[in-house]
Amino acid sequence: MLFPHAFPRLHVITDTAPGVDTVATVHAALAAGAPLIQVRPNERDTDRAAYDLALHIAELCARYDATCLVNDLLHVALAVGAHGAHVGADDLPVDAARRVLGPAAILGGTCRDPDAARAAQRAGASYLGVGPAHPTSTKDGLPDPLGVWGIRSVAAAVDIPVVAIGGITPGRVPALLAAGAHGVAVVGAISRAADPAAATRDFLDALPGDKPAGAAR
Ligand SMILES: Cc1ncc(COP(=O)(O)OP(=O)(O)O)c(N)n1
Ligand SMILES: Cc1nc(C(=O)O)sc1CCOP(=O)(O)O
Ligand SMILES: [Mg+2]
Repeated sequence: MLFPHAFPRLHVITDTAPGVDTVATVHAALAAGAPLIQVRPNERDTDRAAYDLALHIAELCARYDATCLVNDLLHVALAVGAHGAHVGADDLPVDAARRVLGPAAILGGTCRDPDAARAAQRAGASYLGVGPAHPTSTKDGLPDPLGVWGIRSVAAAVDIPVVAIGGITPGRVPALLAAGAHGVAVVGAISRAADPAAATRDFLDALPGDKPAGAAR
């Protein structure tokens, strides 16, 4: 599928934590103008459960003219007609993922240092997810936060967009953009906000160019 927009700066990642209404949160973020949703199924989900979630969210994204990516599960990304996928160290390598998805798909790769970033760019990544920028409790087992300096060192090493992830809040966005990040990926600051739509708008206000994609079709 062809990439429909200029590359989005706000990546809203689904949250399957207990107590979160995953689809309702995504819907609120889309209605508030989120330009991209990354479906990140729970690692314990069956393929069928991951497919059902991704299909539902891909359909919502289509209604809002938003980009839909699927984390890790390339077969699910293809099966639901997503625009692309995101892979990291425990997933298929970027070059293999590119062969699976084809040349037109959006493909993100997680990188934490400049050498890995250059390698992912050479291997066919469309963008890089770089983190954790700041401390986060959303994902276990991460290395120490890179900080703004770490984001800057990766962004300086590549030509493709760098999307900072990990502990991102609207107040942290300006320093990350100044460090060369193209955008940010967010879980908790939107999904666990009292008002996910208002939180989405706060991020969009902090990011240049990511204007609301428009009302639902
Ligand atoms: C935009 C973005 N950046 C990084 C990640 C993390 O991917 P990965 O390292 O494969 O970890 P999991 O998300 O699969 O647990 C991401 N998903 N998105
Ligand atoms: C899924 C994920 N990957 C990360 C990485 O650094 O690779 S940080 C992260 C979780 C981000 O969640 P929050 O916005 O709630 O901090
Ligand atoms: Mg992964």
